[in-house]
Amino acid sequence: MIDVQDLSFSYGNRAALKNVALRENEPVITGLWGRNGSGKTTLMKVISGMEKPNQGTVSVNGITPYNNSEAMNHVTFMQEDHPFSDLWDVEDALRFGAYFNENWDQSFAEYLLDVFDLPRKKKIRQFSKGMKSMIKITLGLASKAPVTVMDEPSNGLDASMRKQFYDVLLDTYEEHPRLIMLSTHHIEELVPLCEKIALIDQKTIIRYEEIENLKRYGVLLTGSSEAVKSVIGNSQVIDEQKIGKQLHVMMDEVFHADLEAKAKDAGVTIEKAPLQDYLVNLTKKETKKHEHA
Ligand SMILES: Nc1ncnc2c1ncn2[C@@H]1O[C@H](COP(=O)(O)OP(=O)(O)OP(=O)(O)O)[C@@H](O)[C@H]1O
Repeated sequence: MIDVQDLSFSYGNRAALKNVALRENEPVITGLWGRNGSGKTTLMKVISGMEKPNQGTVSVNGITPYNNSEAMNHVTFMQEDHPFSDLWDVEDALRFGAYFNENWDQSFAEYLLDVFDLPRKKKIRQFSKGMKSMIKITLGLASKAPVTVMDEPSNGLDASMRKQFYDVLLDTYEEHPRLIMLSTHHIEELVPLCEKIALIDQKTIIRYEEIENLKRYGVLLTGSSEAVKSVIGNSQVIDEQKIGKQLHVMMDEVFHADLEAKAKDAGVTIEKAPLQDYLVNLTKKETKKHEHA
């Protein structure tokens, strides 16, 4: 479905993506997660053919998407600041969706308008931020494109509308499995929706795997410096704080019984780190990641 290899992209002489590799051949809802400015939007633009890679290849259903009108039938991209015409109302946007997507599902689009309670005759430029997200979700999901890419789709949605979005997303995916990639800043949003996460950091994808697997990682240790270091061994430390004589670290390791026993023997407190803290530490700016010999 998507195959990105050795992709680099620059805005002028400023690199935004470097040596990105990402491959997915199965229908899945996948989350793209990374810090502000890490390259999420840029990667989505390149995958959907809006930008041309400086290096490497992008293939969507076997098609190179850049400057390729055929790609529209394979990939739909709903941008964060989607360029709706000032003149358009909701019905115009739906006509546009129907025109450009061969899998367009008009009755599903109408259903989503009702779910989101969107006024059909109001100009989209007069919509609130949340309403703009709802029309983008409607267009993205009703396109039924084999690859649907959504940049921060829940931006501006209140808690109840977010729940509506999650429900319709999961329902349509179950009925019509396809590759849906969405970016978000909220881990708590990724966990119930996405089977996989692509983590982007320092302009490249550093991990692409099942959320259930990522959840096994991240181990917190607290104790005397010496004892904690004895437990760490050769593992990678992704966060470290000294509080008085106590050392508090997060290791990039799977939490498992052997490690628990080792910590107990050394008099070190051991806990599983929450996924959010683990991901934040993996993608920290001034990195404290280093090896303990
Ligand atoms: N049109 C542009 N011209 C020049 N530089 C850009 C442009 N768009 C993005 N960039 C730069 O490219 C890098 C990646 O930006 P991008 O928008 O892809 O990140 P992001 O992960 O989507 O960020 P955020 O989470 O804040 O939305 C940033 O350094 C940004 O300043």
